[in-house]
Amino acid sequence: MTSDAIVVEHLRVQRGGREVLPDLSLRVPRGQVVGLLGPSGGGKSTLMRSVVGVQVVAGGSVTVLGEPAGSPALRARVGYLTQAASVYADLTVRDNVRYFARVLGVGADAADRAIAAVDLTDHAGARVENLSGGQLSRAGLACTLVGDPEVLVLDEPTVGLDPVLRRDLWEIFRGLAADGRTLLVSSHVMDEAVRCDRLVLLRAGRVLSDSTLPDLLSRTGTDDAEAAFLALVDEDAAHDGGAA
Ligand SMILES: Nc1ncnc2c1ncn2[C@@H]1O[C@H](COP(=O)(O)OP(=O)(O)OP(=O)(O)O)[C@@H](O)[C@H]1O
Repeated sequence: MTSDAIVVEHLRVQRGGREVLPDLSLRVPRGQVVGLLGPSGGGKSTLMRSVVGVQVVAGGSVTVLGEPAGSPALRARVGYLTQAASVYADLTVRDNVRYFARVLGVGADAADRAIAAVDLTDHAGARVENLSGGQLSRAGLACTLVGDPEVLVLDEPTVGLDPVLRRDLWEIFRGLAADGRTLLVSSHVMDEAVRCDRLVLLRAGRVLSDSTLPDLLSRTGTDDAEAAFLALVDEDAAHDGGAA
């Protein structure tokens, strides 16, 4: 069995008549937290959609836990948190998570475990519309966790949250990885790079870098992920200029 949870080979995706992922290859090792970083429009969401099998692809392959992305066998094994709110505002946290539990054919006890995993047990009876931003994020995450997935694909889960709430969520992510899960987490907050085992920097549909943060910093001679990213963008532009 491969040690990679996700294997993307020569993926090509077109959206709106444009090639947004021209030829993308990537491996996500099992049990790691891999950060997908880069500017808006770089293709992070498109790549994640391809990994969970909801994106029409023009070529290449995406394999998750040894199965083609989106295959029925992966339904409960892969959890996906989208940028759009995935919870019903007029239901309680518990009813939302139990709804997802029913969809996946797991019991109410699985819903309670997922709520506990995100530390929302005390708010399980609260209607979602009355939650704070951080609680709302955790409620969405609980829905994603209810099938006890081995792979979690989280699209900008910390967007709009203050630094304390972001840190709390990252502690949950690290705990999920410590339990053996694989997490692919997108963000455009570069300082979240320090929380990840590996970083994939994506720009204009291309992988500019795929390494650990220390390797990235030493390769670029920089002190933080943001400076490293800017150095890579400059290097890339110089390379394009040279090739022209
Ligand atoms: N529904 C769509 N129809 C057509 N083009 C789209 C659609 N969604 C995204 N795109 C285009 O695909 C490219 C990649 O977008 P994508 O959402 O994957 O980037 P992203 O890195 O996730 O950005 P963000 O950080 O803003 O979410 C962009 O050029 C975008 O304009």
